[in-house]
Amino acid sequence: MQPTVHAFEDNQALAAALSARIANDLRAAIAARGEAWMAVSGGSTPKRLFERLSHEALDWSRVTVTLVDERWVPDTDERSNARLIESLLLRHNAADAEFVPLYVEAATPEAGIGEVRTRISAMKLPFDVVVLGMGPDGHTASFFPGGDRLAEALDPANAAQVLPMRAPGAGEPRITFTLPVLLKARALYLHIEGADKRVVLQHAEQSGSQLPIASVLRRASHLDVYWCP
Ligand SMILES: O=C(O)[C@H](O)[C@@H](O)[C@H](O)[C@H](O)COP(=O)(O)O
Repeated sequence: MQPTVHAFEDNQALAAALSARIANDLRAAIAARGEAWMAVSGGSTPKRLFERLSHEALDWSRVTVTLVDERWVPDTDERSNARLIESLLLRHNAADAEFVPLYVEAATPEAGIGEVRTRISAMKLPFDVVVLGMGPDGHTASFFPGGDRLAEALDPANAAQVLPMRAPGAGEPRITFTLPVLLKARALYLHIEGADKRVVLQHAEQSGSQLPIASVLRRASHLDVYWCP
């Protein structure tokens, strides 16, 4: 599948366009089904997008937000993606949205995953919107090169919705939605910034690429890439 690439001159223009697009998706989901479900990525790239999105005018009380993946740290930790969402996205108009964290108080993701699965079973999937990010190593969500459960997480036949993941490049242990769940999203976006990430994506587009993001490119039925230098 050839993704549709939307290129912008800077991250302000990108955030404005992607925020407006996501807001439209959420409004359409609410109009069609009375509610909207969205999974977003953490990391450093989406900060401006979250700020922008938090001001979008829509009925946020009908929106549930969760994460594509989470670092296994409490939300008091600076590395917590939940902390990022709470401080930048769930504000202004979006303060009315519900948030479903992927971290629970347990020593490891393996110990906490039962409780996370219970939370997820209450979600009405497929997601209306999924926003992926990508690291310079070609990981997306917590599908890291060398991840201990990478094959399972990418396996189209795997029915698990979330999995723990450990990898040398991941920092702390992670929990991640699996690729089959993310690929079912009604709207699937990849948000990347910087010339280096554009080059990584171009490598992933070559046949035979082993980069985890290449699995998204090969198997997604639709993907919109939002990029700026
Ligand atoms: O928790 C995370 O780390 C993310 O969900 C991850 O998949 C992220 O999207 C990429 O690592 C890009 O991160 P940056 O935006 O910081 O480059």
